Amino acid sequence: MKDAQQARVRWHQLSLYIDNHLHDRYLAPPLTLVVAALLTLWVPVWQAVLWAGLELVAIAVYTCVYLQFRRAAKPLDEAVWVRRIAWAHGVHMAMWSSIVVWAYVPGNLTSLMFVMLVHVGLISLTVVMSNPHRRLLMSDLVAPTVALVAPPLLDGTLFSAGLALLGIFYIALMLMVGLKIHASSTETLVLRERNSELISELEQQLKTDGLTGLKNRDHFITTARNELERHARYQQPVALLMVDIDHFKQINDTYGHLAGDEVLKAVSNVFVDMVRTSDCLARLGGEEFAVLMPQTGLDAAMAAAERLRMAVAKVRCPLDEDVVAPTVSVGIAIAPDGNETLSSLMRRSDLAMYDAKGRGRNCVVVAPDRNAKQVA
Ligand SMILES: Nc1nc2c(ncn2[C@@H]2O[C@H](COP(=O)(O)OP(=O)(O)OP(=O)(O)O)[C@@H](O)[C@H]2O)c(=O)[nH]1
Repeated sequence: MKDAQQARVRWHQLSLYIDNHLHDRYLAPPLTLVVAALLTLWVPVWQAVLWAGLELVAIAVYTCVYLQFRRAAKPLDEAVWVRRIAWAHGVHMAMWSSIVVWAYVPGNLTSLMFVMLVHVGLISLTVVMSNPHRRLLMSDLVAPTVALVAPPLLDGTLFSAGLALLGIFYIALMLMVGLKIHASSTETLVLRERNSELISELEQQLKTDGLTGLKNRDHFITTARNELERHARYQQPVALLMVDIDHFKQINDTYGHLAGDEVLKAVSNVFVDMVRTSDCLARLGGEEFAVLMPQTGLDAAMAAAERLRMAVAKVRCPLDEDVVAPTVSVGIAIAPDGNETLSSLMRRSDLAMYDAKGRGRNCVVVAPDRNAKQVA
């Protein structure tokens, strides 16, 4: 498993632990009051009140820690949070385990049963609620385990030794159950992580041209439409460059399709280097590329197209025994206020590109502006 994925899974486990235990804030206070009332059977009222008071403070403290964790959205400092949570919840577990000290009267069966019942319940709740995070499950179990096993051992009778043994079996069983649930929840979380990674990979692939790694036609159309709408709203100019490799069929026919692919990749790399990241560069198909340049007027578009053309002209592709020097023809169309449909802008820049082919290739031609074309 990759480190980042592992970290995300551990953070999810911590979040699940917190989600489970946040229910404590509703369950634990009334339970504390009931147990404190029962404690008065063995201790003076002030001691029961003191125990309840301390426990209510412990509940308030760990609830605050949990709520703070909820606000810490990033899986940074995971170890710090595990420590913090272990301390905050550990105090609460220690308080419940201290019931032994308050309520256990050696030789008194009712008191023994009370102490054991409290801790059997505590251990099963811990296993159910703490298992999403294995380290916290382990640390949560320590205090109640000692408290479940210690009182019968303190008695020193055979009956109590049997009870202690039963307690140890019970804890071992619960621990196994807890670890099994932990393992299956970890598997689920790993699968969930892998799923979301695959979905984002798939989304990326859907936008990308497999051969060149540039954006594909579909992505270009969607992005370019949005850009045009945005520029029409702010009345800003947009330029579209249509770029086509010259005599590409000849390269394919002479050196083969795979060699042609190498030329396509080499030319694409030049585009990637030359085009600004704010521009939308895509391979529309075959040997045709498009660059949509936001907030770009005619002069800047012509300069960019010329730079692109010259950079491609410098490319040398060693194929078989030969060296191929590809060139491109570029057509430019400008929507001065962004107010033009994408299909009209593409058609105009396409015509300009074909015009460049007609003028001998390896050159840049600007499409007449839309109004001039309508008049003609
Ligand atoms: N190697 C390779 N060739 C492709 C790919 N897609 C399209 N082609 C080829 O690109 C060639 C395009 O040829 P044409 O449209 O005649 O254009 P051209 O030879 O570049 O001629 P001009 O555009 O007029 O300069 C065809 O032979 C297609 O088979 C591809 O992904 N890889």
